[in-house]
Amino acid sequence: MRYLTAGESHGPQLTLIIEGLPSHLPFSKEKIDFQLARRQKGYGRGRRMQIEKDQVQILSGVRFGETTGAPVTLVVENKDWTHWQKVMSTDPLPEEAEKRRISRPRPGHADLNGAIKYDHRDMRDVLERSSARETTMRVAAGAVARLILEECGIRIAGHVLRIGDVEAKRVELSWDERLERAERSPVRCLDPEAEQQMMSLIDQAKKEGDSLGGIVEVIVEGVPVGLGSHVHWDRKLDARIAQAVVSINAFKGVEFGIGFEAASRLGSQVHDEIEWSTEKGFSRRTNRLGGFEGGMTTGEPIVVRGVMKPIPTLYKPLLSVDIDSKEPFAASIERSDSCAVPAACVVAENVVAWEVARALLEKFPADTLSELKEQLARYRERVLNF
Ligand SMILES: Cc1cc2nc3c(=O)[nH]c(=O)nc-3n(C[C@H](O)[C@H](O)[C@H](O)COP(=O)(O)O)c2cc1C
Ligand SMILES: C=C(O[C@@H]1CC(C(=O)O)=C[C@@H](OP(=O)(O)O)[C@H]1O)C(=O)O
Repeated sequence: MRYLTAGESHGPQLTLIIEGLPSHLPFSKEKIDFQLARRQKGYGRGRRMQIEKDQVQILSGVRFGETTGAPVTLVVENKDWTHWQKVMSTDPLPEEAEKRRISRPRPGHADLNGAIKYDHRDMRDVLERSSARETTMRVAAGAVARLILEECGIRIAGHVLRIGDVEAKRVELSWDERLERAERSPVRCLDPEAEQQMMSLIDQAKKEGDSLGGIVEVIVEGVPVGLGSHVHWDRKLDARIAQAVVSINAFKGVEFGIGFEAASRLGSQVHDEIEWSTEKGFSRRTNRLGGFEGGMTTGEPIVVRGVMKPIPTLYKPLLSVDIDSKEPFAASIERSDSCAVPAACVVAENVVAWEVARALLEKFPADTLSELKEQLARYRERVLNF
């Protein structure tokens, strides 16, 4: 399974082509739109999210509510495009574009590196594609992957652990309570006390023209043992998930289970002891390693966290240099979010969903959904009797 996305932030639309989906997968536009709507929410986002109402149009690969096995094309309209048609024109250099040229790169964004690399004097040619608007289509791809996972009894949840210096307390909740509470929280946080503090912190940062980052956690339950492989570096599923998470705009790091804390603990306090019972087969007494050993799933839940740096665009801009005059200037200000950690949490859930579904289809190659489910059921049986 693979996909490509295309589209500029203020262009007419975003496009996604997915190839390699099994046929006869019940295809729900509602479920994809639901994930897109989740990504648009979150305390701390800017005005753009009030303009957009992300919904997919299905252009290929689906007929009468099911995949056919052909590539699936999905598009999402950028409603804001109507305000940007001249600036984003595909015609040769209209006057309007010159007036709106961006020549003062924002520290922390892709502006300067992209402009130098692709030789652009207008940094809009970089920011249009480096914008996290593109994560809309990665969420759409993940939402399609979730349709497969759901059929295979695999479920995913995410929540925000930290915004700035406010850390959520760990709370013991059932799966459904966790989903419900994260969904209800404006910052996708499970701890109500931290939630209030996070929101005040965002208000304060916004008032001061500053921005905030944070930490999100994604949990995947119901994965069979043995997705991914130890035999070659690019087949290790934890490594692929790490790439998927760090590829989300502004994500700077990733950890599994107890993560970086493993460095300061003794081995006896890190590795997960092995148990066996007739009902469960092999399992672990703990899940400190977050569901991975040797690049393969252990069958315990995958627990992965990602860290997001604060948003680079500041209404109180940092110092930059104008690329024309080479004089020092305040960086340019584009309309911006002040905190996008809750939205990024939804992106993280969905990029992880994609990688798990891809690994599932590598282990159980299938042209049809029933071929996939039959192989998985046989494998689960074999694992139980191992
Ligand atoms: C959901 C989401 C929304 C974002 N919104 C903004 C924004 O409004 N303004 C901004 O400057 N950066 C925003 N970012 C971060 C930039 O896209 C990101 O920092 C930039 O592409 C440079 O990439 P890097 O930070 O990974 O190096 C957002 C990121 C995500 C995931
Ligand atoms: C459009 C989205 O996020 C955008 C991501 C983004 C950036 O620089 O990454 C900058 C802002 O763009 P704009 O200036 O158009 O408001 C965000 O709104 C989105 O998430 O759908």
